[in-house]
Amino acid sequence: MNDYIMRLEGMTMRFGGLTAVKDLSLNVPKDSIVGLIGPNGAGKTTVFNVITGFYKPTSGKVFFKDRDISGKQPHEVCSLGIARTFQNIRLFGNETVLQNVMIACNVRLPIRWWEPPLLLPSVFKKERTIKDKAMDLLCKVGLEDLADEAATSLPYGQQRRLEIARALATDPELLLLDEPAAGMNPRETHALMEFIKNIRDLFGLTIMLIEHDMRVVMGICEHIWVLDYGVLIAEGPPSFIQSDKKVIEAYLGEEYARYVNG
Ligand SMILES: Nc1ncnc2c1ncn2[C@@H]1O[C@H](COP(=O)(O)OP(=O)(O)OP(=O)(O)O)[C@@H](O)[C@H]1O
Repeated sequence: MNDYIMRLEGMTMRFGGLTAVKDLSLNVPKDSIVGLIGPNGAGKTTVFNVITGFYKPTSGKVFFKDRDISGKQPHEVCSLGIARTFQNIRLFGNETVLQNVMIACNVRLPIRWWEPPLLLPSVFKKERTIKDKAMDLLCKVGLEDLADEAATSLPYGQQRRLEIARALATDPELLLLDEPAAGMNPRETHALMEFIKNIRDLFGLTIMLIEHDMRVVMGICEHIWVLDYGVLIAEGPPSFIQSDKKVIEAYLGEEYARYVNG
């Protein structure tokens, strides 16, 4: 196996007459934190939707650990080890913080519908294991004191953290974060950057994120791909991306370039 955990090979995604992503190829190194950036409508979330099986690519292939997973269903992709969060937080609103994580643990520790009515000791054991795993995850992400709170009563930054904890409960090797810093204040954003680096190290993950906040992208990503109208216009480390003329014109803007270059 090579050192790339995920690869896209000439991936194109069309919606009717609109080409949302065109002939995209990229290799994501294992254990890295990488970013996908570009203007609104550039095709970034579509890339995540293709990787996670929400969309079947019009053409091209998705490889995860050298296995072709193009067109697999979202639950299969999740079982294989790819988890994601969404641009708009999607928690189970009526459930507690702990229950939100416990539900996701079911991917690895399934309890069949017919098991609980039989009151089998094995079910209680499995439930205990799931609860312990969920609590352990909450401790690792610093939400253990809020375990019994309603998920949607949490402040915004902590809801995002819970969404990540829930994704981690599926034991992913690749975690896709769609605009994790959206709506956060500068203090929360700074904490989020440390958090993302910590969970990568703690869980031995590879993390790919879509983000408009350039402090986050340039601060933690080791490699960045830039899309514009579905086309890859640049890729490289942050230092290269922020001085690339095409990227400045299409996305970052002259003001950003002046700010970065002093
Ligand atoms: N299911 C769909 N059906 C039709 N068009 C779609 C669908 N999903 C995405 N698109 C279109 O594909 C293009 C890319 O959308 P996408 O959401 O991937 O962009 P994005 O880069 O994630 O944008 P943003 O930064 O605003 O989230 C847009 O023109 C969008 O309207």
